[in-house]
Amino acid sequence: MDPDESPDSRRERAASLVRDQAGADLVVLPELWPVGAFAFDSFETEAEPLRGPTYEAMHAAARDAGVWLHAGSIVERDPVSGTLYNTSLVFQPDGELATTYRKIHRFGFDRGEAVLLGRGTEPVTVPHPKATLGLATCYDLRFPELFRALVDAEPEGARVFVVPAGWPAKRAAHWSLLARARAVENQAYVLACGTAGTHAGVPQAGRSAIIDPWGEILAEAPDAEETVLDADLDPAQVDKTRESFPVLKDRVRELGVPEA
Ligand SMILES: O=C(O)CCC(=O)C(=O)O
Repeated sequence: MDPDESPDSRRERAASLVRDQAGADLVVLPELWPVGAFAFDSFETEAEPLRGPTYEAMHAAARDAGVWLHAGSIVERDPVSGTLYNTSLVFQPDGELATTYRKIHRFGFDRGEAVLLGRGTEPVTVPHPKATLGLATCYDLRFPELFRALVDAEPEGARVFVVPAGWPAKRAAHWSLLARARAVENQAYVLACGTAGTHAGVPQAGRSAIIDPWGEILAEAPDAEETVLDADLDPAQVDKTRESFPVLKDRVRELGVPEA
């Protein structure tokens, strides 16, 4: 993120990067890239309706590239209540909006997102034809119960977690560790898509990573440079991992209840 770049120019650049990925099954962008995850002072002025300028740019880019696109997130203004949300947009290859996800865990304790944004309530999965996706955003990565809910979702649980983020460099080690932990404990792929550069004076971790259900890193970006990462995922690997090492079956859902 170049702090001097306008949201319109970012949208144009991101759309062009997406168009370059024609042929991919899924393209993922990071959290709040049009405004900057830590640009709290701009949230109010840069808030968009769901079908605002980022939607328009990403809908066209997904359609032109013919890809499923997780377009990262925007500051969305709810048209009825006026409440702002950190909302992810996922597009189908024909450019139609497949789904949205409002970030459930807002970051900042009693500042930033926590006071400026409303809280999402619904875990969201996406029926991508190759594997069901489970959506989470940045700080959500610290809450394993959300990922379990996504694994348990009906009609099919998540097999690939998509986690756009604007994670600060200060806690880069947590980002890498937690992304791998979510992959290992849920035996699912994790696509951890972070930002490099600086958001409103906050240096970003970079280190986007594609992690397999065994916790192996298939591809990882460096700390500080904008990078396009790609990897081949094998959805059958999720079943193979879950069958050969069936820890998910050993979950005890009702703690404190004796064995029947
Ligand atoms: O949990 C963290 O350390 C970073 C989270 C964050 O920056 C966010 O959710 O925007």
